[in-house]
Amino acid sequence: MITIQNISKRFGKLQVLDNVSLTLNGGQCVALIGPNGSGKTTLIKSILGMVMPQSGALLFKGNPVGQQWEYRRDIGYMPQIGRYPENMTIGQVLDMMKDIRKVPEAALDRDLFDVFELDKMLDKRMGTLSGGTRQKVSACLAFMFKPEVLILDEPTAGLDPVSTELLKDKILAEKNNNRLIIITSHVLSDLDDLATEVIYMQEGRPLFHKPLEVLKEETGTDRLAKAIARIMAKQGMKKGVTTV
Ligand SMILES: Nc1ncnc2c1ncn2[C@@H]1O[C@H](COP(=O)(O)OP(=O)(O)OP(=O)(O)O)[C@@H](O)[C@H]1O
Repeated sequence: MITIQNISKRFGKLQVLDNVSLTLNGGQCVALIGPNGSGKTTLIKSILGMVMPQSGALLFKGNPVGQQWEYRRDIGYMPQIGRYPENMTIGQVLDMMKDIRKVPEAALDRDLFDVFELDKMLDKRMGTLSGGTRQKVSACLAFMFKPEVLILDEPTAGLDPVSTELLKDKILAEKNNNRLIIITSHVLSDLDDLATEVIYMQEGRPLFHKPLEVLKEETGTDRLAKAIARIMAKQGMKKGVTTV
């Protein structure tokens, strides 16, 4: 569904994405992981057209996107930190988005709106919301228009454990609906139940892109965190670095 071909991005002298090529398909839940500053958010923003790479191409359903932005209607994005007009209420933000997208009420996905009980908070102003409630609004908006692709940047950050499980259930349901889901998270245990594929970014490149099952088999463990720790330890040994 999404093909990234040789994308490179520099900010000044800093090479943030270095000739990245990836293919991502419907029905996959892709865990995009890696250390701070390895280029995960920049990669996501390149897919969304929010960052313009210096070179490379992005194909959506086989078509190069070029300067055409229509494809973005098919992507739901949950940013790391959702920014909204602080004086607007939750209800006004949701209505504004519905107006812009012009999707009839009956065609909307209300699952997260219902399970997060946002109807009880419609009059609350965005500027007064807790971090977790802001995340719930962002999650609700990302799924509301039934996009074919969902890009979720640290979706569980700030969510309480019950809300985290509710969101994970929704992510799994949409994966089973043949959507493509891309998730970044530093909470690797959250990804264990969700991911079908793992992309590990390091210094602007995918160090590997593999099905989670293959990764677990190769490393002889059933937890993503342990698998990553084993790979990093091996890498450290190759470079002569001591790991603790
Ligand atoms: N607009 C920008 N201008 C200059 N540098 C930037 C910009 N956006 C990102 N960077 C730099 O690019 C590098 C990669 O950042 P990015 O946010 O993609 O990393 P990340 O892997 O998502 O990190 P994290 O895990 O901390 O969210 C960082 O060194 C960051 O400071």
